[in-house]
Amino acid sequence: MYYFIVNNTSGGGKASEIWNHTETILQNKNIHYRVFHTQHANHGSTLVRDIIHKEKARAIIAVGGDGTVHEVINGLTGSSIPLGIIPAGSGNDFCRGLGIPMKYNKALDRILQDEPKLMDVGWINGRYFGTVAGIGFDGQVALETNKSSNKKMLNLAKIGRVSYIMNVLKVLFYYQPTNVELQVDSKQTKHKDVWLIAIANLPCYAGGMYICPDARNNDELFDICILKDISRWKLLRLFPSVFKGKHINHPAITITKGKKVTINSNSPITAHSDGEVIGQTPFNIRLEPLTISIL
Ligand SMILES: Nc1ncnc2c1ncn2[C@@H]1O[C@H](COP(=O)(O)OP(=O)(O)OP(=O)(O)O)[C@@H](O)[C@H]1O
Repeated sequence: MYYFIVNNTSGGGKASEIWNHTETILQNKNIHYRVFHTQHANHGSTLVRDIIHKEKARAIIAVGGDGTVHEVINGLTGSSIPLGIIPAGSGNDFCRGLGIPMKYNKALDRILQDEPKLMDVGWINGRYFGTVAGIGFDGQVALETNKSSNKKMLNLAKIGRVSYIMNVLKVLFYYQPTNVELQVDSKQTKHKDVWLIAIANLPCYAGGMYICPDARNNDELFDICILKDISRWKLLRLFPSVFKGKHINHPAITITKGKKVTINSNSPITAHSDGEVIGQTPFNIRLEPLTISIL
């Protein structure tokens, strides 16, 4: 039996339509499935834990965006049941980073081929993540984006990325870089005027920003991007290059790799993981190698 977790609110509501089309294909192919619709934030994790506890699932499939996949992963970690994804959000960076087709019928075909592969996941302050944890500037952008009332409207107009970029510009105007103490594995360093630290398991976030273009989901390492010591105006000019991952050669960027990261700052800074806001410094982050089986 395949279990589907559908977040009808993902992609400004388009997930519901995508689910209807997917369900038609499942019925035409005579595939046994059950569906659960999330009723509120974090419900996805609870539903998955219940399924694992009571049922013998062949796979659990998230139908939604990165926030929905994030919740499903947090319910699924520790189990060997494979995860499938039907992209139906506004960002869909899990699918972009894993090479899962963006069209629901092709994504379903891939799930039904039944060829799971193991992937690494990250852990930050008690929560698992699959794409990127962003600390500092982009944690603040996630905070603004999640509370902005224009997101749903722009999603419906199929220009959800605009909402994110508008918030990048807003935060760029007021954000104050901070001093940060960083430990990567056994190496401790201090950094002044840090804008952001991104800890990446997959190369992109925020709807196709390739913050760590060389990150791989099964290399048992995080790629870590540190952006510091740059003026607001230079950062504004650098920003467009992140969509192609071309920012990495800029002198304000340092890229390193590691499995275990701790971050402390002189004033509290916010983080997101998979686009979901998770709190403020200090952060303890570690890689859980080859933990989730992905279809
Ligand atoms: N029934 C519900 N009502 C309101 N919010 C919900 C419900 N079910 C889940 N959520 C929340 O919806 C949020 C957004 O979901 P999701 O990330 O899947 O969509 P998205 O933001 O459109 O896509 P993306 O993250 O890829 O940009 C998640 O934080 C999740 O906790």
